[in-house]
Amino acid sequence: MEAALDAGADMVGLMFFPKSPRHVSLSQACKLADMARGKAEIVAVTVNMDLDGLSRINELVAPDTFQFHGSESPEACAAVKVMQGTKIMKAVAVSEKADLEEAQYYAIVADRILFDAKPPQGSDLPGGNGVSFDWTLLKDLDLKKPYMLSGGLNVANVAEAIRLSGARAVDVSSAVERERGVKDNDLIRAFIAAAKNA
Ligand SMILES: O=C(O)c1ccccc1NCC(=O)[C@H](O)[C@H](O)COP(=O)(O)O
Repeated sequence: MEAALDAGADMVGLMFFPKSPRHVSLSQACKLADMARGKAEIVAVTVNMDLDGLSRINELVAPDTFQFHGSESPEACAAVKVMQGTKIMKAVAVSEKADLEEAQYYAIVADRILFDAKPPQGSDLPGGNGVSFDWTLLKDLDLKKPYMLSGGLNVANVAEAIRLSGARAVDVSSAVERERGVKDNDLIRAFIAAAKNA
């Protein structure tokens, strides 16, 4: 968290999906969120979590944004936005142009769309798989809401990904880890510098 904030991250993510190697407990999340509050947008990443779980995270961690990375419907996004008073970022999985249509529905209710690659076969994680999709699919996208690009980004490819997709914001997980689930300060700094200089 310190490395990301020092390097100028605009948003930081806290993972609440139990199967993820990046999963944090509520008490860890509270400490990390306190470090970030007022310095970066705090994003709570969840996958098909029920309302009780979301309310508990909201009460204790007070994220700015919930990132929904499962099959949450546009109606569910809208309901959580109103009930919890947070922003909503909806992840949309992409492998071909047709997948972008889904984003238009979510853009009506979500504050931001996160375009991510579809998980590889056999993965039990809907995100954080370190795989990319064809970035040119996003070129000329007309979406009425801000969006971010993610999926397999790293220090070596992020500038090209931004150039080819036209994305103005990017998200990373796997490529700033020294081993699965363990973030690396130097890789975080290098990635943020490369993205900001792109
Ligand atoms: O990262 C995870 O473990 C994860 C698990 C379940 C749902 C979402 C998850 N990550 C969400 C993210 O926003 C990642 O940063 C995004 O998928 C990019 O990951 P990567 O391709 O590893 O850079």
